[in-house]
Amino acid sequence: MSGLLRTLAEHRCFGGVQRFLEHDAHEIGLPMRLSVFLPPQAALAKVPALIYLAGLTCNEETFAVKGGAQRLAAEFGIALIAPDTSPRGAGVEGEASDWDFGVAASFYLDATQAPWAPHWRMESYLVRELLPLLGERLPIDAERLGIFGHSMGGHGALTLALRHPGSFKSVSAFAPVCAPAQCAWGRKAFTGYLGGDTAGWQAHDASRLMQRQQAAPFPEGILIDQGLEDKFLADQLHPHLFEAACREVAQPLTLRRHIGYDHGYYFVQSFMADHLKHHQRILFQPS
Ligand SMILES: N[C@@H](CCC(=O)N[C@@H](CS)C(=O)NCC(=O)O)C(=O)O
Repeated sequence: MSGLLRTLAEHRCFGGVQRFLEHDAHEIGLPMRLSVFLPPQAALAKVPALIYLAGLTCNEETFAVKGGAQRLAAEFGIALIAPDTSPRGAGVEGEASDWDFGVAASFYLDATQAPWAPHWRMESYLVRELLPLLGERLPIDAERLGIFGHSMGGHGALTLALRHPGSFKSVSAFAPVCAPAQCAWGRKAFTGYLGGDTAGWQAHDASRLMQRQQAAPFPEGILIDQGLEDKFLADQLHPHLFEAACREVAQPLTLRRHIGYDHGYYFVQSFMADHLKHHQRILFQPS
């Protein structure tokens, strides 16, 4: 039963609760883990939530331990949901041999190619299974969701927000992979999961997706932070391409480039408060 969320661990945190959960994910065909922070306000009424997608080599624990988001989320009354970064235990040969492909490197899409297609269905899992589950099983208002993420998870946040209009009211990213069809990480992942026909890749490339919009999809703005000492910036991330695509369709974008910051969680936690404020502003505005 995918609806049953089993509690693996629970910790009091800033007056709320940090939980680690597992459930049998129907779309994945395997158990999936996630972390859930519920602010104190969730004891009284349903609260809005942010979905956080982590990057390569991470899991459902990374954001909860290293992101530093709970204090402000408790103040604002926002829940934080961090799913795992891929299926685990599928038994695909070599699934954990590469750090940038396979386990912990799902790129948050549905694979069409063997041997990945049966289990690597992260997009369907997140959008069609997890989001409804949050509203049904947790004190979360599924009509008020935002999405954000880091690196591969920033790619996930931008592409899922653009591919599923209406599912997320707000979006932001830390050092996202902005044009995966044009970088080595993305080419490797897309070739393996989607096959060699690059035409099919474009629908999972945030810069291409943005270019194809008829009007600004997030008129309240998108926030992206990027460290200038990030060792992946030049070859993998390409924020300038997303910036150009946003300009073409008049999508408001705040892209901040920070001197001295690298790719890791010291950078992410340094700007976490600004991301929570960005989402809070949009999620709490009167409809
Ligand atoms: N293993 C890679 C780095 C992988 C990496 O930087 N992963 C990022 C996301 S793309 C991350 O958040 N890692 C976990 C951490 O920093 O705690 C390397 O040796 O260069």
